[in-house]
Amino acid sequence: MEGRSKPGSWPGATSEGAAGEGAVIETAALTKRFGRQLAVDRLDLVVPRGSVFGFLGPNGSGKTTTIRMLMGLIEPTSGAARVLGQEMPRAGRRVLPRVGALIEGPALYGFLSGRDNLLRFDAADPTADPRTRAARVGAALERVGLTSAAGKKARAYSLGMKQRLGLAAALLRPRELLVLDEPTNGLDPQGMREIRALVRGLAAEGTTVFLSSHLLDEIEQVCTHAAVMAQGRLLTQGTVRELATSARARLAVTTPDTAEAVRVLKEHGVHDLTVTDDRVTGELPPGGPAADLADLNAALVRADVRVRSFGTERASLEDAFVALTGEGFDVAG
Ligand SMILES: Nc1ncnc2c1ncn2[C@@H]1O[C@H](COP(=O)(O)OP(=O)(O)OP(=O)(O)O)[C@@H](O)[C@H]1O
Repeated sequence: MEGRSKPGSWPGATSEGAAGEGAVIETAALTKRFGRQLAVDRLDLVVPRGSVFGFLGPNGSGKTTTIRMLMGLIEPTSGAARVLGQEMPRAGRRVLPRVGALIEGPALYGFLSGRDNLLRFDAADPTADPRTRAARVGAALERVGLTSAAGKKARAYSLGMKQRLGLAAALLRPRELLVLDEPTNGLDPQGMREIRALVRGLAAEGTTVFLSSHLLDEIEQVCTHAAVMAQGRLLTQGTVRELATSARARLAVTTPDTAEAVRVLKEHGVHDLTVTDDRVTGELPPGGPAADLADLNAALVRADVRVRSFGTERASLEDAFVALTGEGFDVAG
């Protein structure tokens, strides 16, 4: 699960040379320094083909800098990156037409309609056949659900509509890989749902999607795989299921007698106890969980703690993150 390897070597490298056959993105000790600031620190990332890969980390953890290196927008200070099997930024001209990217919001002309924006994007692509342009743009608008708003000026679009128009621009030609930097940032819940549904649809068609986010639940909802960044460093990567189960399940007790419950649970080795309203949660001691739970419940009842509910919660990605970093996740960023 852990993506570390010898600095400068490909994480999945074999004696035959090429790393991770099924990987669409691979980096080896990828590093970016801005003056004294180490923005990305020896990153070894492997993004499997066909995955929806969540690149997770709080603001400032190096996600955008990594994406900009992957897309050949900035040069790494050291280390290497391969996208679709080719070295970046060297192979950019060959690789980038196969990659759709939405980085830091789409560049739209507000005075043009959604449709005219897409016509312009399409016209800027020298390989796009002008005879089929209108059909391509129509299909892209349909795809992101903007057909009925296609004639409206882009400046009148909501943020979610602008993001969808940006995605439509990225989807004017078939792509093997989509790279989306915080695609739901600033969107309302409805806008978020729309983007997530689109991402799922694209993944179902076989497009690999690499998306950055600082929202744990977003990653849990749409991603198959994830990597967790903090302060420029990769903490872990793997399937979302692996990451979530790597964190131990927590005990949760609902009771009006929270103080007494905390005392009893502490005595029985439950640690990291937190109380929110009438809910006490804590980390179970290592050992046979089934027997422990029955004993714990009996101990609470003996101490006259009135228990409304008692059980374990599935560990979330957030628990995994807290366990990895020893700190909470700053979702407000
Ligand atoms: N052009 C730059 N010059 C100097 N420092 C930079 C530059 N770009 C990024 N940094 C610094 O590098 C670190 C990582 O930034 P980066 O934008 O990659 O993080 P991020 O995880 O994408 O966060 P955010 O979600 O806020 O964009 C930050 O400390 C940032 O201040």
